[in-house]
Amino acid sequence: MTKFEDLGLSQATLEAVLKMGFEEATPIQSETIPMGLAGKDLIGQAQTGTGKTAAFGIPLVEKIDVTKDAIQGIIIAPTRELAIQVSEELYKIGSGKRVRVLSIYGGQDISRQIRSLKKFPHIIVGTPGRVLDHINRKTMRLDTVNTVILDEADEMLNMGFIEDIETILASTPSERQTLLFSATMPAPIQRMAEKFMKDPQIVRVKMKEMTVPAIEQFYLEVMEKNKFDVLTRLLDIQSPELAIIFGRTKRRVDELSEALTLRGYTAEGIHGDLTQAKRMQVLRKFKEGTIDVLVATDVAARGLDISGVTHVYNFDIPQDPESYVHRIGRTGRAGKSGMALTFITPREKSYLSVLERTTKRKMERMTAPTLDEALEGQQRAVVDKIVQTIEGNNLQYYKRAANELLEENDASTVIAAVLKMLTKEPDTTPVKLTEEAPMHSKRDRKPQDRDRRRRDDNRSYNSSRGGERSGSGDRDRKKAPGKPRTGEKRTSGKSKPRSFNR
Ligand SMILES: Nc1ncnc2c1ncn2[C@@H]1O[C@H](COP(=O)(O)OP(=O)(O)OP(=O)(O)O)[C@@H](O)[C@H]1O
Ligand SMILES: [Mg+2]
Repeated sequence: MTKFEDLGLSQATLEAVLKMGFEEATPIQSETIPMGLAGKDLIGQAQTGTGKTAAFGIPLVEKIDVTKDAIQGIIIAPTRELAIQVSEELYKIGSGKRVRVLSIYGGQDISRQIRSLKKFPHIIVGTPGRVLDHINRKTMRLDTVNTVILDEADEMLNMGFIEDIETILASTPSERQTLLFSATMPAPIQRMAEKFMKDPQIVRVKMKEMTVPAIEQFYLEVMEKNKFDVLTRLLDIQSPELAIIFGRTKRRVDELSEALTLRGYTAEGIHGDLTQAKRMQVLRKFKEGTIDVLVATDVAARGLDISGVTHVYNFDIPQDPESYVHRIGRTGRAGKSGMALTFITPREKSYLSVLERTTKRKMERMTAPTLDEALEGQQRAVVDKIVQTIEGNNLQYYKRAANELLEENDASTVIAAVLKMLTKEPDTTPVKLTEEAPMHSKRDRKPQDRDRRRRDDNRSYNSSRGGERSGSGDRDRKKAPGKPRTGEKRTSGKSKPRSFNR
């Protein structure tokens, strides 16, 4: 293990990094930081949640000359939320040196961005569309840039983004340093990437599997029409602290989050058709734990670092293995454990081996829980809560009523009644969920189809693997009958130690 002290950092940056709570460098950091500092071009591939942001962020910050009022580094990321997150991390790393970091992304007032650009940021973190916009408007010049970083590089060099990236790169000096990072790097994309780079070093942290071992991976065979009931039972049994549920399309995400809310879960959806303000609000609520289920398209698949995500559910199978790796990588980060579960309909079964071949990891089969098991899971969560309340030892106001109840009933009857009242019993509130067609393998899809679906970037960045076929026309559709039942809010089991019941 390498200590940050041994990486030759400036005192200011070293202190900033230690202040972030980082003690030892992760493997990708200890390998790439020295190369980055030496000015080498490099492609860094390491598993999700292993600290790639600081792996490129630290050398970038170190290279900034804060006495110069000029943009010296630019980081491009595929989604707005990721651009914001990366800029926040860069700000922290650069706080010792007082590096100025600015994020620019679609959906944010452009004139405000123009004003901020006039304050001489040193580092820009942006989404491709908006960066290009500023280049075209001549409100941002990149001719003083000496470092370009593509986070989620394989995604950035994919069809939906490649033209924008080429244009952005062309507006930076050719003697720049170029750094590419991702957890996935398919060979054809890597070959293409090398064209933009000078003698790139390829750093792949030695790993047998593409996914981190800390993520337990399961699949569950389920008919399309049974997915929702199985999902709610799983949520009841597993009581995730925070869960992300990935759906294929925007309509799917809207319907799923509405259906979950109707059944008493605190869930909200995020996808590219929402306003930026709404996207940020939903994400904030999820981070705070105001909602504990985030339903998302692939817009949330890459890079997002939200601590406390214990479960990822692929309600719809991801459209390619890379997306699988990134989606499940929202859990099991920075040494924590996590669990990922993928629903597979009978006609999608052959896809399983494609996933397993890519990740070099077997997924374990899980069977759908029965209603009884779900009820038992809910009851267990209530029991845990009662035990915690007992431990809290703050019950004096309730003792008198308790004793009165016990005078007329035996203790187990009283407790059973309390359990029944607190336990969420099977809910059959009707919900509306339009069936999705099974996923076709990549080979079946027409290339022009993929291209069209991907080419929408942050202007309204939809799911990367596109899909989001339903489009925005669905937003006005009628709500399913019934009202959210606030009284039935699910017991979350939040403060109990993390355990992964299957
Ligand atoms: N050396 C370190 N010690 C402790 N924590 C770290 C260290 N480096 C990074 N982290 C933390 O680990 C988490 C994951 O880091 P990061 O988001 O950079 O991962 P990543 O490799 O970019 O993942 P992804 O592939 O999903 O984008 C963050 O919360 C980050 O602050
Ligand atoms: Mg990352």
